[in-house]
Amino acid sequence: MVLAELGGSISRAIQQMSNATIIDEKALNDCLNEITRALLQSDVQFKLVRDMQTNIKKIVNLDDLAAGHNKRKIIQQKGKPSVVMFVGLQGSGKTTTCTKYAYYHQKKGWKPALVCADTFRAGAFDQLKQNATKAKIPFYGSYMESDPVKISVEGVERFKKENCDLIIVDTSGRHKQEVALFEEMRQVAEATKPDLVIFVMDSSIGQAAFDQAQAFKQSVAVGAVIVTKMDGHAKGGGALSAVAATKSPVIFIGTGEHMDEFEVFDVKPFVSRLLGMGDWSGFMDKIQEVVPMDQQPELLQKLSEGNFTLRIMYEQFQNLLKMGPIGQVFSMLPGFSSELMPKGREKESQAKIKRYMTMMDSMTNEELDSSNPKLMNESRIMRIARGSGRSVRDVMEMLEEYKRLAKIWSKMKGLKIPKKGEMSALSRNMNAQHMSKVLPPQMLKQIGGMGGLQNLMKQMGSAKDMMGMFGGGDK
Ligand SMILES: Nc1nc2c(ncn2[C@@H]2O[C@H](COP(=O)(O)OP(=O)(O)OP(=O)(O)O)[C@@H](O)[C@H]2O)c(=O)[nH]1
Repeated sequence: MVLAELGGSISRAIQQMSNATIIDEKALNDCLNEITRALLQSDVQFKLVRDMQTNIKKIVNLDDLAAGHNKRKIIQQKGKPSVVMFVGLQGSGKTTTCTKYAYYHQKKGWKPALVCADTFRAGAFDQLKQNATKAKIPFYGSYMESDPVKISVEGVERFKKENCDLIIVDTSGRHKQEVALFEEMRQVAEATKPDLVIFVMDSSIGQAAFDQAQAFKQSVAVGAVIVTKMDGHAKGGGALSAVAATKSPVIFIGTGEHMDEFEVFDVKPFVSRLLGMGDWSGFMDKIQEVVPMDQQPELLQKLSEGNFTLRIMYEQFQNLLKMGPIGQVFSMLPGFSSELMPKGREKESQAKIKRYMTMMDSMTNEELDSSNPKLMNESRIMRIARGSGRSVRDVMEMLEEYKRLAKIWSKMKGLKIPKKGEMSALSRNMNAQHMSKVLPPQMLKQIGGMGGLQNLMKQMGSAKDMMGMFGGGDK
């Protein structure tokens, strides 16, 4: 089969599936079988074809996708220009995010363009223009025209003609109550027929996220979420609500005002942040490497009882110092990384740990094995300082560090001890279990309780796979 024929066969197979009303296992299999046949006829190695089939099935896990998710989108072929419409509340960071999204894809080889259909906020066009110019991305908008539908249609048409393959439409910001603006958004969607609608939300909106996201979803077919301002203090728990309300994955997060402060969403650090911990799942996998085999069950047992004693801290310091380039290992242990050991200052941190250990050497067994902070009274602190030749301030600092770590590690309480090979499943369950404790009850209820949360986590975990053409995928 010559190349052109092969291309035709593949396109036909995809087209056939795209025409199917429901994309289910059968539709996907039919399509894959068709492609397989064409590839084999073109003398493509059997193993290669088989691997491709397996990989595609792995990526397109139909069962794992949320009910309302548009499966077609993931399977869609690349090549035709895609229109992506951004919606979100005023000030959510929508305009900034549009440019970041365009810039990100431009670097991946796409040819993006920006259309400013925000005629509501004075200055919106100027802002977009400025950002777009900086990133050398073509833009379209008007100071005179007040009809956002007209502008968006003109913009999309123009960029289609100019062969742009990712046309991004920025719409006016709005509040839930503003019926007129919602109507406007619906009209813009109707006129531009976007392939994807992205809901942009500020990470700090918290519990209000569910209602807001739902209101947007009810007006337009939101297919993905981007959470902004993750560089701030907010933990971003509202993202869970937005995912639940829109049944769409979070695809990116905004981490600053600059163009490149934009990251593909990754569930692990997100969950860790939500819980105020280090990378738990990484930690669960790494604990086997960091902690000597014979100490592992005991350590996990103690942590599951919620007793993070000074002795545990001492033993972990000991393990870590034995490990060689400790920076890497350190970053895996919750709470041990950035604060105790800033990047690039490993030597100083190592010295600090040794100092802490010297002070702990002057402690009694009772002190080391207690998890009662009140035990450390003034006379004990003075004795430890004298015994180790350090100042009272040093001892206090070490105890503060212990308290900080104890607080973080106390979240391990109730942890089920993993059997061999259960690490990642455990970390997933543990995440859901612990998350259910830190989330406000109202939010948990909206998400669908513990079961809903577990599903969400699974869904969020596979968000990377689901991004396809509109996410982080290379072109
Ligand atoms: N720190 C931080 N600031 C951000 C981020 N994303 C956007 N911003 C800032 O948030 C503010 C609002 O962003 P805009 O992009 O103007 O918001 P908008 O949603 O388009 O506003 P409207 O057009 O009024 O709807 C700006 O000052 C941005 O620089 C982010 O990820 N981190």
